[in-house]
Amino acid sequence: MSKLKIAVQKSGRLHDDSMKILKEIGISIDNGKDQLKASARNFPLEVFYLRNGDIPQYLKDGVVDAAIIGENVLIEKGNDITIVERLGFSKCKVSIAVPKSSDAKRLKDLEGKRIATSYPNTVNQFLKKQGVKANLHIINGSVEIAPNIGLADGICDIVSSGSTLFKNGLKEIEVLLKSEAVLTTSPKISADNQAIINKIQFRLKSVLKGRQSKYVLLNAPNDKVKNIIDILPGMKSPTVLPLAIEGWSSVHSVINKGEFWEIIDELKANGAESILVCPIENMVL
Ligand SMILES: Nc1ncnc2c1ncn2[C@@H]1O[C@H](COP(=O)(O)OP(=O)(O)OP(=O)(O)O)[C@@H](O)[C@H]1O
Ligand SMILES: O=P(O)(O)OC[C@H]1O[C@H](OP(=O)(O)OP(=O)(O)O)[C@H](O)[C@@H]1O
Ligand SMILES: [Mg+2]
Repeated sequence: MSKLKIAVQKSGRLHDDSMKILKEIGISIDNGKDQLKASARNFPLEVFYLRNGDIPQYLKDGVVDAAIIGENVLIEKGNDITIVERLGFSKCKVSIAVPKSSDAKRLKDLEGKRIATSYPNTVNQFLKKQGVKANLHIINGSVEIAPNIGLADGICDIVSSGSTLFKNGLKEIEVLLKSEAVLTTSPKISADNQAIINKIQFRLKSVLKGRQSKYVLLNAPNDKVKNIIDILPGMKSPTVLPLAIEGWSSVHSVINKGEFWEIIDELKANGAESILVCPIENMVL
């Protein structure tokens, strides 16, 4: 039977959340952080622990069939690789930043200047698009220090909270792209392994949808139920069940996590009592 080879970052920002999401879709992998390879116990899957930056090449060569990888690295190194699913973690930006004292306000203002980065293809693509010529200094780490040591006039690197920029006296002037962890496949994936990826994708969708939603249960007097149903969207329509006490009902529904507090306030204002809100593990639509 065919086994899907999936690459996961060996250690770093993506590792823990990648392993967590595989676990949440019901795949048990013996902990293999110090190994290069581990097999799933209950799914036709082999995990290869690799460096994030090396994964696009392994995908291109068909050494692995799939990977969980930072989208920014894919943009930098893996143009013809398909994104199967965006996974919603390791969200960050790839941005241009300059010293706080600099007059530069956008990428165009770095014409003829030096930009330090670990993402030369990404920067070159944007320079070309905007018709700007700049000199790139490719460095592999601690990019934010480059302007302070006189190596560059600006940088292009990952920004998340912005605290690394702040600590180094830099300001963001242009966001080149937004990134998150993604599930990708090799252009050389076989039909059998594509069928395994389809199974994984189906499970991921249900976990990701569940993460975005909450299950709400509440009690309300029967004469308020109509108003409450109008507030609650539900998957098809809310469930209404009679309570043991005369004249009262229990209403159950699924709501979007983002709208959660507004909806709770509205429910209370419309007579809902004893509101319970529970997380949803999976949602199969
Ligand atoms: N500060 C951050 N906040 C959120 N996501 C980040 C942050 N830094 C990096 N990432 C995302 O996580 C990915 C992995 O980053 P990490 O720093 O762990 O490894 P790396 O230096 O790209 O990799 P490797 O050594 O594995 O080749 C990045 O490609 C990016 O998508
Ligand atoms: O905006 P912030 O929240 O400060 O995050 C941005 C920083 O995070 C990443 O570095 P990381 O901590 O992964 O270290 P690394 O350079 O060793 O990869 C990235 O290279 C930035 O330096
Ligand atoms: Mg890093």
